[in-house]
Amino acid sequence: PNEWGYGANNGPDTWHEKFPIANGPRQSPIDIVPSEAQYDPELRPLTLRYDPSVSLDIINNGHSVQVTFADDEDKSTLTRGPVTGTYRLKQFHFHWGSSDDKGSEHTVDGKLYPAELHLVHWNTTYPNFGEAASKSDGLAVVGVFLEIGNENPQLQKVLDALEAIKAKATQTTFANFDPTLLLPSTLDYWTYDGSLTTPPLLESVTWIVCKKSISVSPAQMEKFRGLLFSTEEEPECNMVDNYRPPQPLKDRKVRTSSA
Ligand SMILES: CCN[C@H]1CN(CCOCC)S(=O)(=O)c2sc(S(N)(=O)=O)cc21
Ligand SMILES: [Zn+2]
Repeated sequence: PNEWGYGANNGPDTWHEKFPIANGPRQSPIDIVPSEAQYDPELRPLTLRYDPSVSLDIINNGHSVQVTFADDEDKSTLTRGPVTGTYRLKQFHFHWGSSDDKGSEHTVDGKLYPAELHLVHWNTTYPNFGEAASKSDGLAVVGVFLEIGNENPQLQKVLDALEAIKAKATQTTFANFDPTLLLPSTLDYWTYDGSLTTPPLLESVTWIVCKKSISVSPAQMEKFRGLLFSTEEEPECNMVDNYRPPQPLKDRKVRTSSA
């Protein structure tokens, strides 16, 4: 069947056919315009407390590379920031381009970054991830831009695992990884109400986009591009440009944690 993807025949402009919410009121990503973001003094600092012991495995799911975490206890959590309550880390993954001039999903004043990291958390008010994913306050995703610069040694640990998961539907264990090491030095952020940026495009995400980026070297970007959208049985198709472009802001405001 016509599984969604990022190609000419199954890419973001076709997703509305099976997922009409693609044209909904709170879709992601968006273009962030810092000068129009509203400083909200009630926004608290973002508190991310991650425990490396709950990292499980690294997967090529045919859309991105994803590191999954055991989420049966409050061991890796997101609290404060724009959310109330406790959100548990479920997985992190990336979006990137075929060249260094594109690849991020959110843009800042129209600027695209070569890649974007998403750390996906779910609201423990709900019994599990699947339940949370359909609630308006069910998910919180932290977005971090990757910018071309020095080699990033923490990112390299993820990239070193990629040769074992080159093809779609392959995975390998990935223990004792601390995603804290992938975070920028300060956690100032923009926040707005949005959605998953891939099908099912559920409008259940509180987006928290970090103002500071982390570095990635050109050689490291090439490692992401060595992954495949295709399975071991199919003709090779490089996993690149797995990003949805910015969507209409409609009736939303972007708030900022710092003036
Ligand atoms: C390839 C599928 N990507 C999905 C998979 N999940 C959704 C599963 O729906 C459960 C009913 S998810 O909640 O882990 C998730 S978060 C993001 S993003 N790019 O917006 O951070 C995409 C996705
Ligand atoms: Zn994502």
